[in-house]
Amino acid sequence: MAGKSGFEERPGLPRGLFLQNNFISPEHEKQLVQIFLNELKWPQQASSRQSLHYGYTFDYKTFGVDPDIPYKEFPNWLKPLIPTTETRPPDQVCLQYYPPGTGIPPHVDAHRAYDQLYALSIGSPILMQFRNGDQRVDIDLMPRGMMKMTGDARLHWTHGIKKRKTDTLTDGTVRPRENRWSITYRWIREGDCECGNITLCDVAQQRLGIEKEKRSAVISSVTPL
Ligand SMILES: O=C(O)CCC(=O)C(=O)O
Ligand SMILES: [Fe+2]
Repeated sequence: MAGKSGFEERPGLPRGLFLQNNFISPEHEKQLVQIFLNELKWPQQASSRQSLHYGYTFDYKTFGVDPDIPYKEFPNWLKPLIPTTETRPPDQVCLQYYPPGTGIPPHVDAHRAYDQLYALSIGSPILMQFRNGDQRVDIDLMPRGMMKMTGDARLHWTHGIKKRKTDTLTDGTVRPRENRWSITYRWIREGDCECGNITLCDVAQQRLGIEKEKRSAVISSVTPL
């Protein structure tokens, strides 16, 4: 059974970033990688980032649940990986595959749609960059670790992974990337986001009358269906 609690807030910026190391064991990780490589049908080209969705499907037009796509039960391999630290299971889970050289553009997951966000890393370690204005913080996401984004880290900093084949660590080590998978867990927000961040919050932008296409919660461009 995956770890229940044990999240520790990472010191420094951004605030609100919690990490739990060893959410799963190395043996469990090996089994998952075998399933991802041999048993799942991936929709896109093997050289690009690929996504598979479970639970409710996100509708990129309404920023809500797509009423036309039925709820997809969590497969058996996913059930033991569901976090139990929230009051209910997540509404949407997305498995993504990052072949070496791929990444995800800097973005904030839409505020209107989702509340807290978790992400489990599997396979290669990778640097994720958080940004806020001209501040940049690289977080080394270790395999088998669960990350929980809350507060500032969730709402007011973007996060992204640069497209490249190596990561250069703070001590100068150049680390080649290998296959990485992540599982992101999202809970649909009850009520509106009231953070008021007009740069990053789609709710605040809508209230100001900014057209949908010009709002900056860019999940639609980073998680293609
Ligand atoms: O790959 C990850 O760890 C996070 C992916 C992500 O930011 C997203 O799917 O919104
Ligand atoms: Fe994200």
